[in-house]
Amino acid sequence: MRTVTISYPMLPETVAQYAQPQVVALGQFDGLHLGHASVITSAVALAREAGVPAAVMTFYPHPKDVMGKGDYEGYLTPAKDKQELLAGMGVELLYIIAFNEELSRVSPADFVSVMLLPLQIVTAVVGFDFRFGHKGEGDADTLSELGQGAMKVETVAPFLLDGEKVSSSGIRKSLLSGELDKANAWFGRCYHLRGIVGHGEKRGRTIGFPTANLQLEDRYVIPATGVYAVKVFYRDEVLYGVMNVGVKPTFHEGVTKPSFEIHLFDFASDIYGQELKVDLVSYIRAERKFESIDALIAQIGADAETAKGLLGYHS
Ligand SMILES: Cc1cc2nc3c(=O)[nH]c(=O)nc-3n(C[C@H](O)[C@H](O)[C@H](O)COP(=O)(O)O)c2cc1C
Ligand SMILES: Nc1ncnc2c1ncn2[C@@H]1O[C@H](COP(=O)(O)OP(=O)(O)OP(=O)(O)O)[C@@H](O)[C@H]1O
Repeated sequence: MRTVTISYPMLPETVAQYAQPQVVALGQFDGLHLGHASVITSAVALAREAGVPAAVMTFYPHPKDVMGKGDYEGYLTPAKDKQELLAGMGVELLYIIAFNEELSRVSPADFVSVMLLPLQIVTAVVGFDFRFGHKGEGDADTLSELGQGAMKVETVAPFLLDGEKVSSSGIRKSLLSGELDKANAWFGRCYHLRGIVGHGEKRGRTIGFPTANLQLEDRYVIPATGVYAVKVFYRDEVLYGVMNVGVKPTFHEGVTKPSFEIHLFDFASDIYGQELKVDLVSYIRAERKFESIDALIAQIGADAETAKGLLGYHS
């Protein structure tokens, strides 16, 4: 898959390079959950039928990141994750439109005439509640009218689970409240974080549970603090473990920035500086302050056993 970053207005060179009959799915797509997947797989299927490339057009940074007041809580799928997941869905081209204040003021008509029609999009695929242009004034009907017959518009019906519309905002809420099972069901996979193993306080090894301290690579949505059963991808190995997302109240007061500490089962290699992709499989419990280090150690031992059971892991 090829990734192309485009600013508004699109340059003639970009048009010259990328204009070709193509099917494009449009949207923010943060999270690439089952709702997004239904839009994107429709686009890929239409593209295959027409014998043209399948593309996705999205925006970065997230409009809420640009338009909010600096309180944006992060991404479910930062750029690297989005690229990997879209490539896996059969998407051939990813257009990332640079989102800024200027773009937020572009009208639906200008967006279509400057950013879409020059690319020769034969079909634009959007979800039933897609909005675009200044203040979200445009919807699928507007897109179709502005396409002037040159660009067809396909609208995908809502993807529901248990009667609820699967959405990025719903997933964010679930992750923040510890409802990982619901978030994972809506993703259709496990939520994951990517990071580099850095140095922690080096206390873990002294209490019998050495931990890899994950320094997140990107501005991820931080899930609820607490203990998680995790599946870890390290180079071409799959490892299993238990992760604490937390501020370690047993040892510290007033810390607000959580750390991500993973105790990997039956693993003793030096992995400082290495990249890990960590799948959050199950939420086990909330973090708490222990009265003694022995009580914490006993609890971590119990957490590890719980995680092994949940992951189906045997030494
Ligand atoms: C599975 C697991 C559960 C943990 N639960 C808690 C907890 O509930 N409360 C707490 O204060 N610290 C908890 N910790 C954090 C430990 O305090 C921490 O791993 C230890 O202090 C080592 O930190 P270091 O690697 O930064 O040296 C947990 C750690 C792990 C691996
Ligand atoms: N559950 C769904 N079913 C069908 N289409 C969807 C669904 N969720 C999103 N889409 C479509 O996918 C595209 C991207 O949408 P967007 O990223 O805004 O989705 P969202 O998950 O609803 O986000 P948010 O919760 O932040 O509003 C849009 O075209 C949208 O209509």
